[in-house]
Amino acid sequence: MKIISIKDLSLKYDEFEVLHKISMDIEANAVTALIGASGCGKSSFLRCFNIMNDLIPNSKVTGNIKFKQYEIYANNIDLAFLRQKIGMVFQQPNAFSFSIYDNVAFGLKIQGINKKKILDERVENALKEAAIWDEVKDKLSCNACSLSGGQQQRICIARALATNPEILLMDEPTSALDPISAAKVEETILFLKKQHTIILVTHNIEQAKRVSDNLAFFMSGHLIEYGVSREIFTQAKNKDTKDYLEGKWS
Ligand SMILES: Nc1ncnc2c1ncn2[C@@H]1O[C@H](COP(=O)(O)OP(=O)(O)OP(=O)(O)O)[C@@H](O)[C@H]1O
Repeated sequence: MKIISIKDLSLKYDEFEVLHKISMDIEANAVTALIGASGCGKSSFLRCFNIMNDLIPNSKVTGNIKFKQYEIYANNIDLAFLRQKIGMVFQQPNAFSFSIYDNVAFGLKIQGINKKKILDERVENALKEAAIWDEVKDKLSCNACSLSGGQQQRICIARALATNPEILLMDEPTSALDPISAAKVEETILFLKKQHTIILVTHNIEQAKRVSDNLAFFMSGHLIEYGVSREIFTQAKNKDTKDYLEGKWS
């Protein structure tokens, strides 16, 4: 079942067009991996889903993205609502320098949820969902920045999950992590797709192979090939996709 539909989406930074008329649907409860060489527009594309490109001066989006019944680029979209429904995890674990508990409760408090019982419950659930509860349950008041990079990244995932988003945008979430921490985050991603839809930017072809259901290959801001990952990995239709997957260029 599709949860997002993208139609003729283009993005310009000043006069420079970074994305050219991208059209694709995103399947619910699946991991969609966005791959392609550095600078092809993957992160810019990801940022379109929660209107993060608006933070970049002189950026301009045309075309549209429909998330369920909501037109994301309609004038009356409520940004707070959108970002609660579409959460984001960044490349560098960006834990805040306060307690683990307060990191995870951050978005909930912004939403005005202040009752301790509700916060306790939501924080615990989010930490469990992000597969880090057992490691931190006895030290929730410790500073999140004292955790390892891999643990911090799962705290950031828990923080994104606490507001119960339907979509989780992940921009190279394991590229700053050691292989063991990266493997834990990958396991978490596979678990999370039962309840959430994940759009993942990755440079790691093997990671895309391990975790993604659908694969989108971008080149110079164009969507070159999109489909079921295992089909593209075994039999890409496009020669550039094939070459990229075979590591002929990166
Ligand atoms: N804030 C910005 N202002 C102007 N141009 C930008 C900005 N951010 C990115 N770009 C340009 O847009 C193009 C796409 O960048 P983007 O970061 O989306 O690519 P990417 O595929 O995610 O790259 P990487 O894999 O290296 O992260 C690049 O040419 C980049 O220089």
